[in-house]
Amino acid sequence: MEVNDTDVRRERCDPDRPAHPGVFLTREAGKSDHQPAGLSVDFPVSVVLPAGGTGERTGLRTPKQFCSLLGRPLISYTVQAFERVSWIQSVVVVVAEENMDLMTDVVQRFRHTKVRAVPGGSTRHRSIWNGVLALGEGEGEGAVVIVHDAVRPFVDEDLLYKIATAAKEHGAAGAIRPLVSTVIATTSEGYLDHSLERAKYRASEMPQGFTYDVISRAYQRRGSTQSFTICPADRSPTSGSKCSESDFEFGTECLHLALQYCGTNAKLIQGPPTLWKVTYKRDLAAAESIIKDALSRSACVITGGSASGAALAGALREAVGALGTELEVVPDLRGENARCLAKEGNFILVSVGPSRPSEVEALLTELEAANRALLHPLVVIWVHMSDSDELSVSGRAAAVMDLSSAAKLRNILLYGIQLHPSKIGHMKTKQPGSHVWKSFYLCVLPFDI
Ligand SMILES: Nc1ccn([C@@H]2O[C@H](COP(=O)(O)OP(=O)(O)OP(=O)(O)O)[C@@H](O)[C@H]2O)c(=O)n1
Ligand SMILES: O=P(O)(O)OC[C@@H](O)[C@@H](O)[C@@H](O)CO
Repeated sequence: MEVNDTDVRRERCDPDRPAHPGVFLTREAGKSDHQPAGLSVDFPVSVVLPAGGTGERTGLRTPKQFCSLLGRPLISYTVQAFERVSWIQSVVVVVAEENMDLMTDVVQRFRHTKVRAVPGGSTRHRSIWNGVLALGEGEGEGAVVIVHDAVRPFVDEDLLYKIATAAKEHGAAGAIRPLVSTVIATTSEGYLDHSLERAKYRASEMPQGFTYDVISRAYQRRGSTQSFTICPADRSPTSGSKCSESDFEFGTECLHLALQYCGTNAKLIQGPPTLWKVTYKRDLAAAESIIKDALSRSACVITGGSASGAALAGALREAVGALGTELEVVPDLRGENARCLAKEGNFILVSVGPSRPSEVEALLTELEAANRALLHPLVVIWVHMSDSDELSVSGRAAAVMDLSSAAKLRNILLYGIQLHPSKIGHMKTKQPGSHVWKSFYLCVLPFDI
């Protein structure tokens, strides 16, 4: 029972207009809300995120890196994945000239702290090279440079750590995944020439890591008499570069450049299945679904200390447990229970007896103060347990409608359910698997929030 959508920008990449980078946020998105994995490195690490493409294969006019997922552009999720890693010092995003303002808007709106944008080139290699040049000797010397496609938002700290430390040791490192389809070679007439033995090959993914020395030499001889110049869209770097025009124009593999021009054999590290790249329109929907799923893996049930609230929470925990969702049950958010405000996850507020919309308003205010609906909408389900349908009395309607407005302003999706206490028992008989967050599969009297 989805009572209403907030007007948080939920539009897809509407071909008729560029994706808006989402609602204004009230807190530093760059501050990590992520429990650090306790990893650290003893060398500087910078990141280059190539984001200068047009995303032609999506068929959309808005480049896929700026398409909105749950009200936020795809690139912001990728930037956040790197910002939350404490041992990464800086992130250079390489975007097309015409998107520099949009990227600046994303950085401001989502308050990314470690990132700066530089102009891209006409090909991916040219963009990456511009990003490496932007690091310069200052950030580069002795550093490891991680290169990661901006349209691969699901990258975790553990893999970044493995790639960075392997690159430091070997000069280059790259993430790989098993091939799903067999690779075949075709004749010029379009017939099968031969197929490759799939077990001997792997898909080259991202992130990749290089010592600054290797990646800068791979793209261009270091110490050349010519000063390094930003690689304009239509020209490869100054003469003396080791990369051929063909490399810059048609190449897709940085690890190859390291081997070809620096004799550096990259260390290959198998990464998780989440490394995939958003390439087609369907990938945007898949990415949003994955983000949504990750956001609904946990919730806090606030029972108000009532016995029926605790009974409901118990039944819910049993039901959603089968969905792999964890519930934490607290009577309120006072004292040490206040820590629930900082934890990832949604909220279920249980009210018993005469309805008190003020309780909901108080929770919305606390969630805003805790900056919870920052980088994605937060779900709050208000379950009003009453043996009367008093909520439908018009006198309540105005208060309830005010709640809806208050929630929208805070990027919170507010759902309301009125539940007759006698229905709690039904929960145990129903097969879990329904979409609990949208409509409890109870016999409930939903009211419109
Ligand atoms: N001139 C380019 C081309 C691509 N990229 C970036 O390289 C990454 C991987 O490239 P790809 O998936 O091919 O992106 P696009 O080139 O935008 O996609 P398409 O080929 O469908 O146009 C993307 O983050 C893309 O923005 C870039 O920085 N500069
Ligand atoms: O080829 P595209 O430009 O679509 O995408 C780039 C990928 O090829 C690249 O990210 C990996 O193969 C690793 O090099």
